[in-house]
Amino acid sequence: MSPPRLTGQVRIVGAGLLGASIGLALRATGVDVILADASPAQLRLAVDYGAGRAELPDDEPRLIVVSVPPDVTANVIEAELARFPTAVVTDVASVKLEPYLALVNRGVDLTRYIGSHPLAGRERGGAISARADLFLGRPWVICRDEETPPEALALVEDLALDLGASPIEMTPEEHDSSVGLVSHVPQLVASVLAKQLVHAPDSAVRLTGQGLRDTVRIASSAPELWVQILASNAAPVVEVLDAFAADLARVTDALRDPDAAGARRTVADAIAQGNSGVARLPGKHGQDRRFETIVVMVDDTPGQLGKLLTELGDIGVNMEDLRLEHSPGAEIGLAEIAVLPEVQQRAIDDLEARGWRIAST
Ligand SMILES: NC(=O)C1=CN([C@@H]2O[C@H](COP(=O)(O)OP(=O)(O)OC[C@H]3O[C@@H](n4cnc5c(N)ncnc54)[C@H](O)[C@@H]3O)[C@@H](O)[C@H]2O)C=CC1
Ligand SMILES: O=C(O)C(=O)Cc1ccc(O)cc1
Repeated sequence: MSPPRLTGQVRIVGAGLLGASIGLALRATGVDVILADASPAQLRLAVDYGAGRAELPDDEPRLIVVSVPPDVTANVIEAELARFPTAVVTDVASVKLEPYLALVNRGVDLTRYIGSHPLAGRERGGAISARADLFLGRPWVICRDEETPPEALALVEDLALDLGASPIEMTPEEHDSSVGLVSHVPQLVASVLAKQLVHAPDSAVRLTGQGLRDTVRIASSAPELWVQILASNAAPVVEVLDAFAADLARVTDALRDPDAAGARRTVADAIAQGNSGVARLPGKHGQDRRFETIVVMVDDTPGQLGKLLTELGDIGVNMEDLRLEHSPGAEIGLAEIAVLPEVQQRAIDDLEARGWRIAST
């Protein structure tokens, strides 16, 4: 690993999921992390988790990371710029234009402010869900403007790089229309699809396979945060939703009379165009580029999964992630194991030599 770029003090305001995750990752590189939160209980929890320490009167942070909900982001940025007149201030809010314009309209000097947004998160907020590895391999958008001093920009880039993320420069407008498509509309689509399950009979829900699970994972997200994100980025979200609704209406109409001329072509085109869209996602199968996967068949008998994990340890393979696919009543489960690309082939060879059946890679 390359040596950390950021040194000294970093102050994080908002010690929830994002703030505590950034704190945990920076603490691991030796940074003196100062945490602040409007909720004393959240602050205590984040400190207990090792994400940083509470503030002291003579703290002099070089960099301040505002990680509070979108609706209070502009207020907190303004207050931090005023309270620490030499620090660079960034924020991680999921929308970039609205807080920026609010600050511009108030006449705040934004020379030391650079908006940013790591494209990394989890369904549940709070310090309790924080993870130091949340940002590994993820894009981290940075919205500088012409007035941004290079050394201020460098501090925010160093933050992203030290956390294992990839900094990407964009304007706030470019950012908001991009995340409307890749983050905000997917959240709504997942939520609305999952809503169809609410009154579905148990007998139907019991048949759920991996497809539905993959499609609705983010439907567990918190309404409090998402209502703010969606309302703050309404125009770009509506543009994507209109296109989505029109496509959905076309397929729905075709299926009202599947034997009508052209109907099957319409359905086939929708599926084929989806193939083309998903092929554009970065990484294999649109998944994380950092890891390769090995799918191992696991007999549905007690202790088999434990045995597999122990044997992975015995052959010296570190498991980066684990996903289980198992349908009720099936005699076989599938353990999808993520490993570093350089150990994938050896892991397959050694597991096969020990009698494990590899379903796919
Ligand atoms: N949850 C996610 O997956 C992602 C969230 N974000 C952005 O990160 C920001 C924080 O989100 P989360 O960490 O998920 O939320 P969270 O709810 O886990 O944490 C927010 C924290 O801010 C504190 N807070 C609220 N108002 C405050 C104020 N005025 N001063 C000080 N502290 C205050 C809360 O007590 C809470 O501890 C949001 O702007 C969100 O859009 C960005 C990427 C992913
Ligand atoms: O869980 C996922 O895949 C996400 O996309 C999480 C997420 C939520 C909000 C953001 O602003 C950024 C990322």
